[in-house]
Amino acid sequence: MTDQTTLRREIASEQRHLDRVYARLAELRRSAVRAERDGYRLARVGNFGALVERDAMVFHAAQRRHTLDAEYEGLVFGRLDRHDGQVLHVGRLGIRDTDAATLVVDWRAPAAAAFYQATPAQPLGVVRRRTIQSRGERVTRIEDDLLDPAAAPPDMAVVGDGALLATLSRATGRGMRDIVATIQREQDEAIRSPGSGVTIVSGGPGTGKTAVALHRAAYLLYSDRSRYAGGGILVVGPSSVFVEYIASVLPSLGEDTATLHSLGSLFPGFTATRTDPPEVAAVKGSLRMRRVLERATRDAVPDGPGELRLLYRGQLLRLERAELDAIRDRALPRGARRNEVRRAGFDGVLAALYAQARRLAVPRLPEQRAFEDELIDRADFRDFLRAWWPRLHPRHVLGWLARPDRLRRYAGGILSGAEIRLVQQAYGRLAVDGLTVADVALLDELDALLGQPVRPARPKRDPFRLAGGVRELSTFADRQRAAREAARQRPEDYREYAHVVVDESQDVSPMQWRMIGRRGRLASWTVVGDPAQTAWTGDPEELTRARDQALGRRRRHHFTLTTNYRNSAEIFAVAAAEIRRLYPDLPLPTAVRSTGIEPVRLTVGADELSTTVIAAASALLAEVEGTVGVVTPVPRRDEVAAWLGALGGSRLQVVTSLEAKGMEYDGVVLVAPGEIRADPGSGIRTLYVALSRATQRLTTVDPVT
Ligand SMILES: Nc1ncnc2c1ncn2[C@@H]1O[C@H](COP(=O)(O)OP(=O)(O)OP(=O)(O)O)[C@@H](O)[C@H]1O
Repeated sequence: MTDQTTLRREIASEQRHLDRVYARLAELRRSAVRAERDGYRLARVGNFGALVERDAMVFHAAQRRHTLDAEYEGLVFGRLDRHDGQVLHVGRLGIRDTDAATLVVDWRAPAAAAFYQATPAQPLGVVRRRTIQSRGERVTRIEDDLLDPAAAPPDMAVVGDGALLATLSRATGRGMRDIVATIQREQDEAIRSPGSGVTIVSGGPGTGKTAVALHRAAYLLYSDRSRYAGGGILVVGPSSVFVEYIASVLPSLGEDTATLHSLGSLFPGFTATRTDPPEVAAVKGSLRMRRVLERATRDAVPDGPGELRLLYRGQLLRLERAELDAIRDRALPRGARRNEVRRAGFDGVLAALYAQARRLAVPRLPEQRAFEDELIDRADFRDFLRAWWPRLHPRHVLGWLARPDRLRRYAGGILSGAEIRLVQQAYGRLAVDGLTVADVALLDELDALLGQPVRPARPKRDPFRLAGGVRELSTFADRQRAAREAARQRPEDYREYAHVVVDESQDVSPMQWRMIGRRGRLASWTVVGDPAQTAWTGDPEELTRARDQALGRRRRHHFTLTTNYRNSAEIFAVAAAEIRRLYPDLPLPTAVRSTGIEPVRLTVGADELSTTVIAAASALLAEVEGTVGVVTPVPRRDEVAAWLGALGGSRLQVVTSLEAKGMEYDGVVLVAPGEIRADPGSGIRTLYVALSRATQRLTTVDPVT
């Protein structure tokens, strides 16, 4: 226990430093605003040099002001006292005093690495590490770790009982929080791993894989901004619920240039949230689907014209279905993209018609070119071509799979009879239910197979048009700014990312790896996941192959995280017992925090399930400060959501066991765990995920059958 006088004295000393930092911050902000204003004034001078100078000035000043505002809260969070007496404060931003003395070191700078990496075993020259918490401009709490007692001067105070545990016991908000002040050594090593190649981070539930992946994105943007902000960083997560949950982390670190997507929203124009049962997802996600889709893209359009009949100069010209099919086949050699070789198909039809007209000795038959021009001018002929070989959108072709005869034809010899029946059932209500997450990867594959339909040209962005539609004859800087803005608003189908982060990678199917791979051909990667949490029930060898293909031959750096920061030890023990049924020898993380509160297990009659779930959720809302998640088997989600209505407002969320992936709540009510476990494919692994979502309280409610 630290004595209160020492604590007050230490807090007061940090407060003095914080006061200097915020005074300097205010000064920097004022000068940024001034620079922006002066920049605009410079423009009046009118010569080219002045304009360029103004541009640079205005742009940097505005950006600086934005950063200073974004990093205001919790600006300084750490302090290192080193052997040589040097003191370094670590924060969200690097700040220097007027005499260039360092007031704060940016957490991503090499000098700050010791804050995360020093341990008592390897103090790296650090005697005392201090974590500082503040609200607004006031220091609220400090926590010290004495890393090298032998080197500590006799008057060095050590206060608090550990920043990490203090942070972990705080309630969870609706979104994930940044962990910048308490990143642990093994996490820091993964965060700072080289920018090139593939960084693979594995570890059990709650070990901070997601937190590491996001902080790594922020680190990369800091270490090589032009590369990563220019090319862009893509972060892919499993579901839209999850993406919403993590969306605030990067902005809280002052980074808003990364693009976040769920697996269901990677294909432009569609956002799928519905999931297939695991056995269907296994078929739709299999690489064999590529061959099924390839066959589909070569087929005739359903309900398209079966033949062509054309009256030409009194003579009937005819092309039968077989001839039309043969023309299409010739125009579409293997590997060609149907939308891109339409012209070859049209030429084939024209050539066949001309040959026929000659055979039939049509009177006054002109040269072939003139004949073709004549036909092309005819509306009925153009209508035929459009109907016979339309520009196809992937959505059209995927729809063909909903026709049982077509599906059998495309999948015959590739999928088994049972698999075909599964897919057929799944697509039975495609028009009503819409796409599932697994379908989105199929759309993307079809897009690659079909080629881009020619899109209507977008009006070009006018670099002189400023926000609010004001057109100003402007300068290089305005254009620069417009260009940067354009980089931020990348086209929807942008595919040249400089870095791709894949979270919950254990659930990415082979077809989804292909989809993500297309967006990272030139990228370096961060891939995080936990195989023990996968819901994938398809071929594991195929999965490895698809993943290897997406990641290419880049060098791989492996990291394993071993501490569970999320669950109380009591809650994780229940989850661990579950996964041990399947993998008795699996190394599991250690949960660092104990609450002394055991999870509650309820078994009730089926008719009492709804009242029990409502009561359990209400109890948890009263017991925890933060969020409550009600996790259900997939088929029960809507029913349970209806029971709970608006209970808890934004503090309560109902999610399926699949949507729960990556999520975190202070309290969890798990509905019908037995039903989740009963799935023969991935039941236990999915239950393991569901049981490891809670930080404080867990109640399971099982109906007896
Ligand atoms: N160093 C840390 N300091 C404070 N909190 C941390 C730290 N590392 C992780 N956490 C917290 O632990 C929780 C779990 O982290 P995260 O969601 O990143 O784990 P995960 O490994 O992705 O879990 P899962 O595999 O179960 O999805 C989060 O609340 C995160 O903020």
